[in-house]
Amino acid sequence: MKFPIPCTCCFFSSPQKVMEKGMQDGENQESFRIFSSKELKSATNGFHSSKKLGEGGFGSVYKGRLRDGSLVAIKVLSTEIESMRGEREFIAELSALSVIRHENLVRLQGCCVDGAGRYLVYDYMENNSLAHTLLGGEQNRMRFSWDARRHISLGIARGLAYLHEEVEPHILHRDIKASNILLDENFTPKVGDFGLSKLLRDNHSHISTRVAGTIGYLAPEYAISGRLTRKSDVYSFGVLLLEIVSGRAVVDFDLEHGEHHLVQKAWEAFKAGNLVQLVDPTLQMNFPEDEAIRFLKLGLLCVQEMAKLRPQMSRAVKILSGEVDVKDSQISEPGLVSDIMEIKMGQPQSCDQSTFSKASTASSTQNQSRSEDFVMSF
Ligand SMILES: Nc1ncnc2c1ncn2[C@@H]1O[C@H](COP(=O)(O)OP(=O)(O)OP(=O)(O)O)[C@@H](O)[C@H]1O
Repeated sequence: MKFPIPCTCCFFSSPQKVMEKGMQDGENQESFRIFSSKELKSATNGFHSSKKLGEGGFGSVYKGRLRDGSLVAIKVLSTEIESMRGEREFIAELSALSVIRHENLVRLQGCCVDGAGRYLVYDYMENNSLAHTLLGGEQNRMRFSWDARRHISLGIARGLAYLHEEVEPHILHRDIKASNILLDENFTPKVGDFGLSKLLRDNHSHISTRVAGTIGYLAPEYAISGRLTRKSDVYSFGVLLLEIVSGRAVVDFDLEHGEHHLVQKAWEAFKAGNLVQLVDPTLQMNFPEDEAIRFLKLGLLCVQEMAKLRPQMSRAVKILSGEVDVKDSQISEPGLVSDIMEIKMGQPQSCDQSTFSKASTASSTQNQSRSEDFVMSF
């Protein structure tokens, strides 16, 4: 594996400002392309099944080769998405999203509108997603060294810190999970699907059945009240970090009873003063113990029940890079929503709070959450 030194990113002052500027001097039109459906069809052999990379909640993804020879991933949005924008609005919003560029974000190259059809064109990522290569089945799994895990964790944290703290107005991802972390040819992580949840789900309830499918990543205050803050993304990042260090999925029913839930397991190991037992055994002790424990403590810091106690992403970057340490006394009990198997769309208030592991403290979390930054900007 080859790891480039993560370079500094192109920081733009604000999507709107950049867009306005781009509109004036033609820059943005150059970087954001409107593709013809003919070009996308020819890039994918008519969206042939052999070109299909996978399927997600928004539709299917195909691998394509453009006329200039470059590879792209084309997301064919499901026509069932109710909140789909009209053509002009769709293009305008995606064009604004496309100026948000960072070494650790998947680049949106452009889009295509063809009648009711909507397509998104992204840079192609050679090494699929973390869900596939780190947590996937035997035939897809790759061996990740400690250096690779450090590189990936830091990259994801930097990408999120950029969305949360550098882009103005800031952007919440809303759906951080292993399948949304793609890996390029150098195993540099790229956060995918940012901005999409808001763009395509505005008219939906705050919790769709799709999000409920990845319940292990959901911050409790989001699951209960639907109130989103940057700290809900921080919670999901904490879960992801625990997965990266341990090499196991947040919920794994193949494991023995009592071992299913990674966050619970990490909390118990922390209380027993034995966090190191959580590190992926496939590393065969080839990792710096202090650093691995610091990463796991950061994971726990991020999944704390009290959202305001979770660190900002820029602080998470500092902890990961060793600039700042984590004291045991800073870590309080995690919030767990792993027992919820179903949250019904459009009925957030009626969901049975007794199903939450921390139900007794749920309302205090909600109240506390109200003082947080509920802003969604995209
Ligand atoms: N830019 C890309 N390069 C290479 N493969 C990609 C790219 N984007 C997506 N994929 C592949 O397509 C699959 C489906 O992606 P998609 O983003 O639609 O869904 P998901 O992230 O798996 O699920 P969800 O929609 O619930 O977030 C991914 O798991 C990945 O294997």
